[in-house]
Formats: sequence, structure tokens, C-alpha cells
Amino acid sequence: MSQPVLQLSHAAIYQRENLILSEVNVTIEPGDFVYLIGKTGSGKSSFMKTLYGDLPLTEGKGNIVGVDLNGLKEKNIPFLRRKLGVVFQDFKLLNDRTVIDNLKFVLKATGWKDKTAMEAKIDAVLDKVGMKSKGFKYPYQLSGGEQQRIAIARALLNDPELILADEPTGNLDPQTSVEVMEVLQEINKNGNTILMATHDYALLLKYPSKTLKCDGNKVFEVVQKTV
Ligand SMILES: Nc1ncnc2c1ncn2[C@@H]1O[C@H](COP(=O)(O)OP(=O)(O)OP(=O)(O)O)[C@@H](O)[C@H]1O
Repeated sequence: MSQPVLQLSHAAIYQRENLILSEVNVTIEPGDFVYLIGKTGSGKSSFMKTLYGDLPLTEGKGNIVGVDLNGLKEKNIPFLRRKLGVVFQDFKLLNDRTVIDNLKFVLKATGWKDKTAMEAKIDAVLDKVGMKSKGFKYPYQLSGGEQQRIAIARALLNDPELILADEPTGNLDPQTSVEVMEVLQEINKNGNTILMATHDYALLLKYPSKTLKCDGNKVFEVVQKTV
């Protein structure tokens, strides 16, 4: 049996002294595609931030990609982030350099040295998101959907055990959202585990999958009606 990529038990999530979510019990297995839904302010981002070490886990137990979230030290956060791929609503690409240089920047920052290996990896991740021909563009020369595909490529660079996507389609129109979702579905089919926070119910209906809901300070699994 393989280990879950995420296991939270009796976890509580705080923003400073404010309790946002309590009694959180969540398990994600390798290969899963899991949605995290809930109204604005229900705690989706706080949940995600706890998982990538931006908020400390002070109550309950948490293990993600083999890293213990309890007492996670500042100096171990880069190690955790290397094992995760994080995708944000606002892409967070560096506008002063090309797509290839954005990706190279991350590889160098995570210890890659071999130029040929870096080029091959960049080529491979751009291919996965259908953006091989756009490597020489600057982010501002790309559409929102294309920028998000580059952000997904960036998340794939270090072969993450889990991809955390926080409202990845939040800034995109419905058609572009579907295109980005197709990319996420494809990489999930190829074996990547994905947790995606969203409030886009149209996507949930179109691509049904295991769904967790934040509501009333709790997280629980909801069963989707497939029509
Ligand atoms: N930095 C912060 N300091 C204090 N409270 C915060 C902070 N960030 C968020 N909160 C509070 O935590 C609660 C949960 O917010 P969070 O951003 O996790 O919700 P969300 O479900 O992601 O909402 P949205 O869909 O709008 O992003 C809200 O009540 C919010 O006001």
C-alpha cells in the first residue's frame, strides 16, 4: 500500500488567533483529483496555506508528501515546497523574463546545475501544457489562460508528489477555464495528484471528482450529483 500524499487528523486551522477550520480530517491518496469548494471566506485559501507551510499547523496532526506539518521549521519550508507544485489564481510569473527564463529560475533556485538537463526538463513541462512554442515569449505577451498553463508547467518542474492549485481558473473566462482544466485533467491522468480549490461549480459538474467542502468551520466530503 502506498502512503497517502496528505493526511490531516483533528487539525485546526487558524489565521492568527481566529479559528477558521476545526476537526479537519482529510486524506488524499496518490493519483487523486480532489476539489476543495466553499463560499468566499470559508477557509479554502487558509487550508491551502497550511498545506504549503504558509500558516503553521498548531493543532492536530498533519503530514503532506512525507513531511510532518507539526512544528515545521522555517528552514524546512523550501524542502516542502520542492515536493509540492503550487499554482495560484494570479499566476505569479516574473514579467521581466521570458517563459523559459521563468522556468530556469525555478530550476536553479531548487538546485539544478546541468544546463542540458534543465533545457530538457523545461521542454518536457512546456510540452505537457501545450506551450512548447511559447518559451521565448514574455508573460505579458501571453493570454491569461496561457500564463496559467506556464504556471502549471512551473509547478511540474520538480516532479511534485502533490499539486496544490488555489483557484487556478479564478481569473479566467469560462472557455479558458475549461482549457486550463483540460490541462489539469491530462496531467492527473498521467499520474499527478491534484488538490484544487475552486468556486467554479460549472467545472465541478463538467469534471466530477472527489469534493471537499469548507462550511461552518468544518471540512467534509460532499457527494456530487452527476446529471
Ligand atoms: N491574513 C489574514 N489575517 C487574518 N485573517 C485572515 C487572513 N486571511 C484570511 N483571513 C480570514 O480567514 C477567513 C478565511 O479566509 P480564506 O481566504 O481562507 O477563505 P477562502 O475560502 O479562501 O475565500 P476566497 O474564496 O474569498 O479566497 C476569512 O474570515 C478571512 O477574513
